[in-house]
Amino acid sequence: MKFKFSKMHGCGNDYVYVDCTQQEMSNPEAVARFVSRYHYGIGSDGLILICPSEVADFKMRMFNADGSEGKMCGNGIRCVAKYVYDYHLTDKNPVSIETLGGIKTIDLIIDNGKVTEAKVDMGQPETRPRMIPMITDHYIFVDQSLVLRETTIVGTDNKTYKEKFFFNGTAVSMGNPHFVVFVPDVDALDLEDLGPQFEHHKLFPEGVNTEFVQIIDENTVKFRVWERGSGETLACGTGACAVNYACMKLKKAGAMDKPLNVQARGGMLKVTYESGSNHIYLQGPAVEVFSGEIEIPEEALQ
Ligand SMILES: N[C@H](CCC[C@H](N)C(=O)O)C(=O)O
Repeated sequence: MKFKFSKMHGCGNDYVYVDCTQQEMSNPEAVARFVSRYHYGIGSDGLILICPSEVADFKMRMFNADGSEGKMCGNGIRCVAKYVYDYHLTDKNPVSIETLGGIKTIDLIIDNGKVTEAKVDMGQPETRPRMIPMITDHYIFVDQSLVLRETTIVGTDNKTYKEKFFFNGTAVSMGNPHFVVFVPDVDALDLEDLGPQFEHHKLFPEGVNTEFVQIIDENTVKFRVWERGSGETLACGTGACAVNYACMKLKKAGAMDKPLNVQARGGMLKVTYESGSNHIYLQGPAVEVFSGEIEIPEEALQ
């Protein structure tokens, strides 16, 4: 299988983008696994297909580096909007894009005929556990403890005690599931160890993306993210929106109708929670790094 692609990123959250408006791609799960590998493929956080849509201008399908399909991608959708405009698949602005997490509208910021930034209406945060999905009796899961491990220890009084290793966090869906945890210092965390314990936690039947957030000041927060299916990435757009929701809900930072600076490892995202509509808006860069053609070996598609 041979196809043309473009390598793009939003704040370092990078995907391989393929125009599927003219022809379908078979086995995108295997293609995602192949292209994502740095040493043997192209190197990316996953694969994004730009497809025709019956209900919007285009449809986005996103696949994580492990081949699993995600429902929404806030950094990816900005790059899709840039792709369809820059490659003249449309001249619409705003452009609408269908995802498994709903139809999103994107305003393009254009400089010298090319899209440099995009602002996405990410819709309303979904907090009903059933819809995230999360298994819990709580009506909403805000600043509640999630136990990662439980061990039994024997005290100096020779009695046994249960010791719980837990983090408090807030669960929310932005079209895909997120868990937001506030910590004093994001750089001190061992994400390779912690991330998978959240991702595969039994309370999240479909896995979860986890954001670890440090408050800088009332308008700025810094975060690291462990993405379901891809591991630590340099940024996550839906994650930045989940962070904004948790910051507002717990009154940690941000204010309605005022952009919150959400600093990811790979760049800055601006997230605004609008009071009138209750929608969250995500603004940030969309960058094309290079384009090319790749042939996927037959054995990689088995
Ligand atoms: N990086 C993406 C989210 C990918 C989510 C994916 N890991 C999943 O939900 O399976 C973003 O910018 O929103």
